[in-house]
Amino acid sequence: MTITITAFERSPDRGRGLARDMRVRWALEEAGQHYEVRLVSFEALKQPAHLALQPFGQIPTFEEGDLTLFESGAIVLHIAERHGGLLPRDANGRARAIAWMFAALNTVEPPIFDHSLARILERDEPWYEHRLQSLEKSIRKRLDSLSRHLGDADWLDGAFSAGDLLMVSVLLRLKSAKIFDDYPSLAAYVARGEARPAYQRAFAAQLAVFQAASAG
Ligand SMILES: N[C@@H](CCC(=O)N[C@@H](CSCc1ccc([N+](=O)[O-])cc1)C(=O)NCC(=O)O)C(=O)O
Repeated sequence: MTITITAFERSPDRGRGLARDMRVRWALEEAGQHYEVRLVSFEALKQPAHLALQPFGQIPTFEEGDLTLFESGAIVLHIAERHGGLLPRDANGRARAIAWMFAALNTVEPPIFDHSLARILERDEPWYEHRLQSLEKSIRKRLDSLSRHLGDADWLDGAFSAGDLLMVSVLLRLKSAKIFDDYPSLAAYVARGEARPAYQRAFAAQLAVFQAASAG
């Protein structure tokens, strides 16, 4: 059955692989699944046709036969459950890998995303500097815990899983941030994720969309 996802017609991440269709593309590549992409403009995101797929007017969405999904984490979980390669076979290992998926999106991503949003939207607020310091403290707290858990392992819990895919996707936003200089083991962890052939295929596909839009 054809798999179709939605992505930005012209991504504001300028091909840096930060828009959340990247996680879905990566999971599909890890699972060896071909997929089509429907590119959506910012205006179309808010029209009834897209809102019927994604009630918050965002990308990505995922369509496969009579199934429509939104929320990148849920889509990655669906791909991992429907196709091999992203979750351990043993039940306890699977449950732990799914816990790391939630940890990536619920525990680690929020201060990182809020920090990047604050730098874009809140620069002119009188409390901007204080808020950045507070968010940076929250980020460091999470990175301290994560690097302590990871230690010198390659992945969070045995073999690479959907938990690592989402955690690396979340940490990628810090790649250019100075804070990451203090966490060399996490920088190496992210680099291992980026070195995966499936990641590289997904990244190249998303970048090609931005390059075509920029050339057009
Ligand atoms: N919880 C949802 C969140 C989806 C989401 O945030 N989608 C964003 C794009 S990915 C988030 C994102 C946006 C921009 C960059 N960037 O680097 O410029 C990176 C990531 C979107 O559609 N925004 C349009 C809107 O809300 O109107 C999910 O995980 O699927």
